[in-house]
Amino acid sequence: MVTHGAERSISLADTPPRRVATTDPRQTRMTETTAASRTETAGPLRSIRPPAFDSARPARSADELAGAAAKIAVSDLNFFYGANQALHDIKLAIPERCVTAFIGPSGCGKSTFLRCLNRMNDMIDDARVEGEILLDGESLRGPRVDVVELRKRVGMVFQKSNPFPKSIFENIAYGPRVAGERNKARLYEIAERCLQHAALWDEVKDRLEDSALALSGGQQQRLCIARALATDPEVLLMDEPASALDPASTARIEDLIFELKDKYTIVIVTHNMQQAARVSDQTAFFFQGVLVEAGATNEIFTNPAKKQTEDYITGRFG
Ligand SMILES: Nc1ncnc2c1ncn2[C@@H]1O[C@H](COP(=O)(O)OP(=O)(O)OP(=O)(O)O)[C@@H](O)[C@H]1O
Repeated sequence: MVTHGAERSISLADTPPRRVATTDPRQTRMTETTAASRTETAGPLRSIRPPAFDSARPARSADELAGAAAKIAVSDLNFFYGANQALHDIKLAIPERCVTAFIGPSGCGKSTFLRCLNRMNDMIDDARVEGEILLDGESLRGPRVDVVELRKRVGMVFQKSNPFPKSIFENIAYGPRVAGERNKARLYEIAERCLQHAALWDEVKDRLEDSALALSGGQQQRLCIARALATDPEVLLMDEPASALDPASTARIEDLIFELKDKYTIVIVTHNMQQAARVSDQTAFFFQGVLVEAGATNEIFTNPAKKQTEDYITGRFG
């Protein structure tokens, strides 16, 4: 699929601060880097309400993140909508089989960055991207990269559930069928496996031929996750997957994210900082198109390196 690897070595010595992954394609372990400048270093947080870390769903520690392979490595990424630059010099590694959350105020570029990771922005007229994004050490941006194949490897779930106006079964079978799977029994096996992974099987197993549109909002979103799993992705991008859901459905999606991370690398955009604290291992804070800080979620929420991060997570702006 990905046809040419980047040869050059990339240094992340300056940003983002704290413990982050290097994006050297020859170096697959996450390593610690330190901010060159901390003129606005934040002190210990006294006023912040403790985030709802969930002891039943422990996040990976900074050491575990440091030891994880970088599934995606981004360096020197700039993104433009026409003349407007939406992302500035982004450098970030996304550790394999971990959950990375993108947080930041509205319009800071979280979704734009997420969409760069499976080239969804290619469809936008007048958009331009510079820099490097490596998936397993190989460029996503090479001219010979098969974008359809890439999006199979890097699947996406959107804010608003968008099931096809077809049966529950057909929603799951669609992707594998496009990929050439014609055997009905095999398609049913895939549907069962994906619906089980998405924690929806028990609720729909007796009505696979019913319309997907008859499901509740929360069920539809889990169906969309099951559909994304049907093409056997390695990475799952989720753009505010629970923002339209009630608290019970949100909790189910969060449980699901926790379960899926054993098998998939997950990147989630969320406005909900408590949600980022509950589900993610690594958090990246964006502000005005700049990646201000990234690191282990426990550290970002209790002892951020940058004052801007502290101000945001303590609710002083955003
Ligand atoms: N299709 C587009 N065409 C032109 N400009 C766009 C487009 N999509 C986003 N932008 C602009 O790019 C900037 C970043 O937007 P983006 O949606 O990535 O931010 P965000 O942090 O995800 O915001 P939100 O949290 O509100 O979803 C904003 O200034 C936005 O207006």
